[in-house]
Amino acid sequence: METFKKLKQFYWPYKSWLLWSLFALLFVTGITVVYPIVLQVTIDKVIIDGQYSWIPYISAIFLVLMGIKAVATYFHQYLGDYFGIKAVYTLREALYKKLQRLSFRYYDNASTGDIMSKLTADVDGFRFFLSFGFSEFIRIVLLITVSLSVMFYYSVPLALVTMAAMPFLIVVVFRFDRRVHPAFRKIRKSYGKLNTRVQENISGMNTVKSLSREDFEVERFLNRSDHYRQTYIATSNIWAKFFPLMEFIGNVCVVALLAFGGYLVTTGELQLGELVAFFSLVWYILGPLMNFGFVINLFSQSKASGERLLSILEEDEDIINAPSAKENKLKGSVSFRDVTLTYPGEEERALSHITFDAPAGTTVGLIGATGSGKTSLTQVLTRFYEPESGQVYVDGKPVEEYDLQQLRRNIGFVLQESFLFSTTIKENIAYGNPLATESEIIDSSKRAQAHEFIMDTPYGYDTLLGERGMGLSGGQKQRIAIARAILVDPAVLILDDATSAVDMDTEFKIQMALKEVMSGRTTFIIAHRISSLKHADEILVLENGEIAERGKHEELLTNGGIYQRIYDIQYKDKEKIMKTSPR
Ligand SMILES: Nc1ncnc2c1ncn2[C@@H]1O[C@H](COP(=O)(O)OP(=O)(O)OP(=O)(O)O)[C@@H](O)[C@H]1O
Repeated sequence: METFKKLKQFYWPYKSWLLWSLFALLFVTGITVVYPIVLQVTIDKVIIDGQYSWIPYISAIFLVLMGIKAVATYFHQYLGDYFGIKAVYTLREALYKKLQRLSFRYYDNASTGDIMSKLTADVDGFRFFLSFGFSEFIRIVLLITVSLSVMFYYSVPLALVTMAAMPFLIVVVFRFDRRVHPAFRKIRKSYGKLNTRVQENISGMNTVKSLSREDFEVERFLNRSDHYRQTYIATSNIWAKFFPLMEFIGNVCVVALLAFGGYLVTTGELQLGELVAFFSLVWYILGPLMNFGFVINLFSQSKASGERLLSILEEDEDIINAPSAKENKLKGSVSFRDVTLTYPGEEERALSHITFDAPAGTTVGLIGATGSGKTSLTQVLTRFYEPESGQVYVDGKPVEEYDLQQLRRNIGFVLQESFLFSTTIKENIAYGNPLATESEIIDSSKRAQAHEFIMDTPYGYDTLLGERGMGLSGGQKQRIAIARAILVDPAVLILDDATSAVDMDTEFKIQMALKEVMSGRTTFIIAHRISSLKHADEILVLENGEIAERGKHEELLTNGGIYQRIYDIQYKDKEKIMKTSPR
């Protein structure tokens, strides 16, 4: 119940639809119980007592009731569905918004397939209970209560005999629920994992094909698929035993009814029509009781789904936004004071006591071995991760005091591989600045050296890109990303290995484009090649998360440290250098 209570804010505002649906249900159930009563009257009064003149009246009443029942069923069903779909619409929106707010710490451990199945299958599972399961539960309770009342009215002893089977049925239902709930949770989990497998396989299709691992991938998929199959079969096994058992108990009850009821008719304590009515009524109790298992099943499924949805909604937002007065444009001076970062769940520090100043408009070069902390340094600046100690300032103000969106809008990224969406080139360029005009988009593309090749594509700026920019070369994607950064016009620019994935000719074009975008901005160049950052105002050489050396290119070339060694490897006799050990 806790799960439903926590999710109440999403469905309770629409309760009036549910209440109207339940109101219609009252008519449906009431009229259903009239059937056996009509049967009893027809047998006892019309047939046995010979009151044939009643037939037209009984038929007319019956027809009217059926008409009302049809209309009531329509409203019950339609309004119930309306209630469910309205509720999960808000729920889906809240989940999606939360996913946009969650920090990288969450995504580091989450798998896309699992999130996808939460947003689709689990949301739908929850909706089904809201739309159908809950009112089915009410229908069952109503039907049992009304049927029992009619039974007690006809014959108290016979009603008591009928009820004798109920405790057994209830025990079976509850024992069943205890087993089936964990089983359904397993199914959902297994389904999420299956989704993850497919999603990762499709995203990594390049790697799979180039390493000829198709068979291995099929094998891995089959393992997951088999796990899903087995979990499903195990659950079906629990499920399949339920109905026969319930029906058996029900039939024992019917035999008792036949024996005792028949006896009461022969002694004259019960009329024949009443006994016949009892036979219908008893199935109005047994049928819903059996269905009770199905409703419990729905409830279990939706509870399991609800728990999974809550796991997103209740996820800690560790990066707290401080909505502040939005200053216009930032100038872009950056200062780090004694910044130390350890990623969640890691033991080693990614950054250790980093201190430096980058006045507005200057360029900082970051170089060092892989894993030395270059990217991490920029992650702290954008607040993708929070440092455990120390402070980062932009324009003299701690980064936590900025509105996150404002801070990040002022920091532009060009990554080694920038993500392109499967929309038009134009929309991709304007992604960070959707209000940009056509001429601004063209201007930024020209400055990014991208205009020419864009015009060569079939529909120019309106050409649709494939998923992740399929159909463009690495260098072309990169220049679109640069055009995107120019259009955002950030005060701080981060170029993370922006030219490492392209050939020399393209690198030259990209360097020209970058020069254009760097002017007047504080720029961080992360690079492995010295040629990319030798003009920086200050170069920070990182080693194991610490600044091992700092200075200008010329200064670092003569101090005999790491930078000089990298330079020598890249520009002098590589083999000779590699033979000597580093100092
Ligand atoms: N999201 C993360 N979660 C946990 N550890 C991380 C995460 N990102 C980076 N690390 C670890 O932090 C350290 C620094 O990584 P970082 O990406 O900053 O290095 P880098 O110098 O940019 O490397 P490269 O040149 O390969 O891009 C590495 O040991 C890395 O494994």
